[in-house]
Amino acid sequence: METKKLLEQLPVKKVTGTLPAEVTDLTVDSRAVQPGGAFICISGYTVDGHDYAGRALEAGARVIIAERPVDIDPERAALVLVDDTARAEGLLAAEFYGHPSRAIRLIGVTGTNGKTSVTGIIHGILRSAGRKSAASGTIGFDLDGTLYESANTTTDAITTQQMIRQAVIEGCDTMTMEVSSHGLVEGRLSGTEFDIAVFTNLTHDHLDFHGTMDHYGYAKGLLFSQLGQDTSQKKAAVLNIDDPWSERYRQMTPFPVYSYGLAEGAMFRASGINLEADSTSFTMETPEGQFAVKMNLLGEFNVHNALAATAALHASGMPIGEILDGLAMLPPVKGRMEKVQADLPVTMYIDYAHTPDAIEKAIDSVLPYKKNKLIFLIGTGGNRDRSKRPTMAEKASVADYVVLTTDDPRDEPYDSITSELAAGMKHGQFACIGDRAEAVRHAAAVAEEGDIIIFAGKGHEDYQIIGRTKYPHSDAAIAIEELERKFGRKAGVRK
Ligand SMILES: CC(=O)N[C@H]1[C@@H](OP(=O)(O)OP(=O)(O)OC[C@H]2O[C@@H](n3ccc(=O)[nH]c3=O)[C@H](O)[C@@H]2O)O[C@H](CO)[C@@H](O)[C@@H]1O[C@H](C)C(=O)N[C@@H](C)C(=O)N[C@H](CCC(=O)O)C(=O)O
Ligand SMILES: Nc1ncnc2c1ncn2[C@@H]1O[C@H](COP(=O)(O)OP(=O)(O)OP(=O)(O)O)[C@@H](O)[C@H]1O
Repeated sequence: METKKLLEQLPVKKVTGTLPAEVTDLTVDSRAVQPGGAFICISGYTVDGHDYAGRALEAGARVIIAERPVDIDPERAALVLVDDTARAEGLLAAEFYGHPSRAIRLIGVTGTNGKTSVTGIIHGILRSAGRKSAASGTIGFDLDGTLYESANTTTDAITTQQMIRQAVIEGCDTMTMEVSSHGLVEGRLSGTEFDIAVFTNLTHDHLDFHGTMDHYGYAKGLLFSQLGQDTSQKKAAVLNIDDPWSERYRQMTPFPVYSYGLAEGAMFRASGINLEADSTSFTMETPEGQFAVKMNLLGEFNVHNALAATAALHASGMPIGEILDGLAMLPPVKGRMEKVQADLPVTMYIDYAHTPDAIEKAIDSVLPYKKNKLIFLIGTGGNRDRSKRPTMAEKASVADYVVLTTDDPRDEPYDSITSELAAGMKHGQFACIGDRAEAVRHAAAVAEEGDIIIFAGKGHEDYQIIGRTKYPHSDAAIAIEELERKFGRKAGVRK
């Protein structure tokens, strides 16, 4: 692409050396530089990209974009100085890839819990209606049914633009994207134009990064201000009426608000919720009338997620009848209150709860039909927000028996994680077992006929990160093996 046109996106402070007429590629990683490409220096949390400018030059970069002078030969590459390279990355990537977000309906989903679920529900309903759809987030990049791995929930700006462009090329009319607060604050979405912004909820998480709930809430709000002010465009905000932060987000955008929730006045409102072990049913009030809904998604929190997805799809022009037909057929979202399909006398669910609110919601979803003991296993990640640990255990205390363990311990000792969790326990019926495989085995071993076990924290993930290494791990497989041994019969796994 023409270098001059590319750089018109930025307030450039200074250029040293001669700019090439064209740049062939754009990257923030010196190890991925293509000959004739541009390298953007990002100062990260672990290293500073400015220190890699020399390597980028050796690899063939002809333009270096930086916040401060770096030691490169001006005969070999031009140095372009800007104020903020992280912001520049998004703007340059959008231009380089031809502003793909203008060519597709882009739905952004933000909030502490429910992003993956709402994204998956929207994507699943669109696909079941025969529409081409893409989705990105914690589970990866799903390009109309083909899944690609990705490093972050919200990927870096260049990858984001590449994914949206691929979705456009594939002929998708909609892409739904999980938008993390980290992604918003780090500028991974600058240059990305959303049509519909969805908010799920805001509760305690990531305070190691954001410091206070106010900063965290403000970060999520960036998605709504990023809808812009051009009201000639058809855009919308989808807000959870049951969460007080929605009122602030309403004030951040001039676009129409589609509200949803359980409270009176919601445009999409659920009532008469009935939670069962395999399904959930409720009545949905909508602008097109009342509908009886029965879905395979479990728990009251998934009623909220289904309302959010319905409101977003309706805002995009889809008739409600068609949305609800798709919702009725959807399988559970992977690893979100997903029932383990095994013929055993213990009911088991795999869930991704790793925040206090999600733990409370996961437990609430089984209480209406719990007859015997509820065993709840939770872990938490090492080297991440420690302040939430005692509150997580406090919420877990509603269960009859709790197993405290680790998710991805990373470099943190097992004991430090489990003892900080244990500090919040409200009763003595619990065990601390840092090794997750052993903890899962223990939860299964203490279960009796008719009990329910929720294995929380790993969800869809099929690995555990211990130190810097990823080890294969499956809560379901370990638990089934232990229960088969205990009850002396094969599980007859149904899927
Ligand atoms: C703390 C944080 O946000 N880190 C993100 C950040 O990494 P970093 O700052 O450590 O990057 P770095 O390694 O210091 O590198 C700095 C620069 O030098 C460059 N470099 C580095 C080495 C080299 O040889 N050459 C080179 O050019 C790198 O390409 C980079 O441009 O930038 C990377 C690229 O965008 C992200 O992948 C990375 O996310 C890490 C993996 C992470 O764990 N992030 C979490 C906190 C996060 O963002 N989570 C949210 C989800 C939250 C939720 O659950 O809701 C997410 O969106 O994933
Ligand atoms: N609307 C909701 N309200 C509260 N809890 C929820 C909601 N939706 C899901 N959860 C709980 O949070 C867990 C994670 O759900 P999900 O992956 O959809 O959220 P997320 O926002 O994508 O989380 P993460 O960013 O950590 O991936 C679920 O397993 C469930 O326990």
